[in-house]
Amino acid sequence: MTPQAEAEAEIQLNAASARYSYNPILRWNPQVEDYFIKAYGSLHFAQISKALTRPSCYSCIRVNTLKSTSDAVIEKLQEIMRKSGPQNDVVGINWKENKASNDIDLDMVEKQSSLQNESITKCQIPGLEYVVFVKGSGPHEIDYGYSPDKPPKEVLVSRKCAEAVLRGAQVYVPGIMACSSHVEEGDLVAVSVAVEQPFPDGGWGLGITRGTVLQGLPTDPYHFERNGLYIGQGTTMLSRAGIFRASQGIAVDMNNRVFKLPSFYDVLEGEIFLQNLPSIIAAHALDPQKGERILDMCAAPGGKTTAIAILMKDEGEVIAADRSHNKVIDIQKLAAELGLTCITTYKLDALKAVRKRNGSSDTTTLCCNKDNNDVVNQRSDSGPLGNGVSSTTIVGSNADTTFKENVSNEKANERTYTSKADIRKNTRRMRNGPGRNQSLGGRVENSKGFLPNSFDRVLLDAPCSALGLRPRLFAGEETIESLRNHGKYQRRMFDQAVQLVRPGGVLVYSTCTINPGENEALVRYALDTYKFLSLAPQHPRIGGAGLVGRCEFPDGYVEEWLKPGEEELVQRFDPSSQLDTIGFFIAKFAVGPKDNI
Ligand SMILES: C[S@@+](CC[C@H](N)C(=O)[O-])C[C@H]1O[C@@H](n2cnc3c(N)ncnc32)[C@H](O)[C@@H]1O
Repeated sequence: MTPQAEAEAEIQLNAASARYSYNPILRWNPQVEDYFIKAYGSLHFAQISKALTRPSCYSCIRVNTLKSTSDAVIEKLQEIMRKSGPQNDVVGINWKENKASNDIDLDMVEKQSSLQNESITKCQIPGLEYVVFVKGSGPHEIDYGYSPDKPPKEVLVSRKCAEAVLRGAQVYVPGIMACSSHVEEGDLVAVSVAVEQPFPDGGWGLGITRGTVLQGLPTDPYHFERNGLYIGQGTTMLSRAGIFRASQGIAVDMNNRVFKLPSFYDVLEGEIFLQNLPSIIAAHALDPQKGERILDMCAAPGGKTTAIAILMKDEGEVIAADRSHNKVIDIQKLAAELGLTCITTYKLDALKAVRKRNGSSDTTTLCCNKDNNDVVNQRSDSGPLGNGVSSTTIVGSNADTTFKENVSNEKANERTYTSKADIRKNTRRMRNGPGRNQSLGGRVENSKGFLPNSFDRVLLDAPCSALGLRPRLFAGEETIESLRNHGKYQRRMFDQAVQLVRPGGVLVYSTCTINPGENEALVRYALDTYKFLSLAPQHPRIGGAGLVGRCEFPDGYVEEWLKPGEEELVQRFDPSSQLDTIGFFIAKFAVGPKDNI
């Protein structure tokens, strides 16, 4: 080869190694990006953006202490690992490769570990000994077998599919968007992802038809955009024709991944639950006690509900509500799997969580299928309220919205009135089983809300923009307006939550977003609106400080965050910090006497 040919070959190889790599750049709406840069500074925000494109490099397992211990779980997982061998995917990890030189630094977690240098370690944070970490690794460099005259066979997957694959999933048929021609079952393919691109009209889009043939040439759709967006290599389980004919099933068995993370599918069911560390800490911060009455307002799928119930040793009452029927069923399944009996589930809109005081009982309706209107029973949950708080206690609140909320509750209650004939008909259905048009789903009770001051503690793990979840390959869908709308929705939910906690009780608010407008700004609203609330210290506190100050937007809107002295009372989990968690926020409020407001 001539020196010139050699130089050209080297250039090609360098270009190929940049192309066949994992080095994504997270795209944001420009105004949102400006806002976050104001909040964090450009360097810190760049670090956060980078961290969001990667999964956490360890899995966090919460042990069901009612059934097992951390030591027993560690022993069992190590046994599974020994039996499965280094290449086996029983817990979805190539264990021997954990010590790859480019492992993400887990110093913080490692230092707190009693089993230094092991893949499976017990958390040593006081009070969190029931948490076990399992280490993963990445990003790994993968040789996709590129040669200048023969590019590798390829599969292009959707962003959602790629994000799941980065968390340890396989590539399923519906996730595939395009594929090389002549792909046969058993072929080795390079897997890359199609991420939304800016459209000329200012929006974002994909503009690719499912089934497109990839040639491995610059003329392919998204050829250049996919530089640095290769997530691993796998073996096809179907031919190209099969992939686009089938409607379900695994299409590519991912056997060489950029991130190797353990998956615990079907492993130690009922004994363990895979949960992000900040979520475990949110349940812990609530500090639930045996025998208490606790409300989890937005509970599905039940991760924090079950953590709370276990901390209460399954003694007391945990009410888990969610507005989605099917998600309530998920909570029921999880509670049953973990063997928890103190959890009662309801379908309830958190915006209507406070029941108007027109009686001494919480009225609920029992519902048997997905359709909210299919009420089959109605019952009254009478009985004492937690801590002897009378149902006639006057609610003190200075928020206008509270009054409006109660009025709209009344209307909602009228709308859900069920006639005796309906009840008789539905009771018959219950006895005789579902008719042809009814699904065989679990039973979900509709709640019309709860009486003011009727809970010792309330968790509001609010629906949010989820901009802390990882891995994330695109963030352009959120605009300043949509972020503000999340904030408004959360404040309305908070207005309900605050009424339900008894004086002397506790209210924990959490989100999985990095957006200060849904975090610090909510705390500011809460403290300024409800003078009987104060920020309470949290245990354990391993997250960072909250943001102090304010943000002035170009449209004149001013968002107020924390005041000096408040920042150390909240926990802000930064995805770019050494803890390597999702982005998360926790504020804990002590509820003082409400009557002098
Ligand atoms: C962040 S997730 C909760 C996660 C849950 N706490 C856990 O740890 O498993 C937010 C939940 O709020 C629910 N949700 C959204 N709007 C709601 C509303 N108006 N009322 C009740 N639940 C709502 C969603 O269905 C979703 O399940």
